[in-house]
Amino acid sequence: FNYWHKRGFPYVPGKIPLGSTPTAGISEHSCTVFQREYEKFKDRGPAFGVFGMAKPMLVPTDPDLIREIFVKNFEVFHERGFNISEEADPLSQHLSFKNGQEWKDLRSKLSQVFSSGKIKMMFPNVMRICDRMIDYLMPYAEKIEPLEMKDVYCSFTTEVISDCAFGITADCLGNPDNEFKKCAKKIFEPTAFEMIKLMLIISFESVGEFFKIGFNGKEVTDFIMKVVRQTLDYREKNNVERNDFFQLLMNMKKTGDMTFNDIAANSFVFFLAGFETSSSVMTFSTYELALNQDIQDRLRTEINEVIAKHNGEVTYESIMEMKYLDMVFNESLRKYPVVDFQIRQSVKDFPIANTNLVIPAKTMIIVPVHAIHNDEKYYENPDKFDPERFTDENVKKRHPFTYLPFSHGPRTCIGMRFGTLQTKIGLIKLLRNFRILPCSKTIIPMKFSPNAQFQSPLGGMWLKLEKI
Ligand code: HEM
Repeated sequence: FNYWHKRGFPYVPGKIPLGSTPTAGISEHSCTVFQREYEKFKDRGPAFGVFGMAKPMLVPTDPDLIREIFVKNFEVFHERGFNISEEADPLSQHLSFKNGQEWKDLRSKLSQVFSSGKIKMMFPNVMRICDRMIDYLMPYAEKIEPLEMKDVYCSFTTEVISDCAFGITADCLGNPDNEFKKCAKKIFEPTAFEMIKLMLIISFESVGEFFKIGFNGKEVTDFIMKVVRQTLDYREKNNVERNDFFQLLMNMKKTGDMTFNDIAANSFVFFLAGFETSSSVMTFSTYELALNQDIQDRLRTEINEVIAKHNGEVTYESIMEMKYLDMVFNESLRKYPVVDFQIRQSVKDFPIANTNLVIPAKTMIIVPVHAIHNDEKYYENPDKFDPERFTDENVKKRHPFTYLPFSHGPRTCIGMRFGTLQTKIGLIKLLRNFRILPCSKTIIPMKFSPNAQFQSPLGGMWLKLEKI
């Protein structure tokens, strides 16, 4: 616990056994803890130290240093620092956990999967599933009955990603026993025991390696492997071709660029990274729209006007024209970035310019995205939901590294376009059909569920819909 003192960085003192953020993930969400510490340290240098259990980690607070990490010195900070063996956890051999040349090769192969042409191909699938969500919601809206909307959005995005990443029609809406939903719950709502296991793997890599502990439990691994095996066999035997991510991965298998395990791990990461993030953006956007009816009215007017210009059809091109929708989407991710911190690891010592400080090799870097997005210095009155922060003029006035919902640089979110599209389709269809209202169970102000991996409202998101 003298580690940061010896290296001249200010730091949050650590204690055995949980280090310097003992409440994170247990009684408070990590974003609350990091925001509190960030506020104490942001004016005391470009970064401060913390201890995750006994592991020293560094939290950069200066946007210029964050730019160095994400972009200018990417070769020093390209790793995430998770080294889980294939034997311990075959599903963790995906893009997000790969390092070095392996990551570079895989990223370049998978980038084709997320080109705008490929995403346009999947547009009809997303629209069809979104229509199912609207049909499901209609009877509730007719009675203006309160509804837990996070679960509805999760079902929508799980159906989309099961369709696009596994080619499977998952019947999730109103069906809590659906296997994909159960699998998702296991991953994103870990028990206290699973939380401690995760912290152990991150803090004591060698212990994880020695005991062959992986991120994913047997149940999740068996389920995903079974789904991938069945889909692959069915499509190969019946020569089925579809417009989805799975097809693109299968095509790479045919040319020898992917193995079965690669397909399983990468379909899994699309599932993992794809449904919870987008459904959370829908959750927080509709919460703010319910509380800010003037913004909701303006957004609905824009949506209806643009769609009228496109002969009443929601098309890919019409969505690209909706400027205010983009501002609302960006402001939702500003106030609630969902992935509230981002991780990097240094591969060698890195001297910080204009200081005597050196980031040692193998340091895990925690970029405190939620704290930066809610810093008064960059966003005046940060608790206010204000899409005007995202006019072209206002964006130009800010340091670009104070807005990081998808990160920046070569390791930015590969699914950004797809995630944005499915979220916007969801919002457009909701606003065309319903007025979104708060109800007696809506949490005001927002409280985050302590043990959720990403930001998630405590007790779910209760809202009312009124048919238009
Ligand atoms: C609005 C929705 C989404 C948000 C807010 C989001 C956010 C992020 C963030 C913050 C990262 C980490 C970037 C970094 O550390 O530099 C990331 C990485 C990633 N995301 Fe997303 N994401 C979203 C949707 C998606 C979707 C739909 C997919 C796939 C279908 C996806 C796949 C990935 C993958 C594979 C990575 C790892 C990239 C790499 O390491 O090269 N994401 N995402």
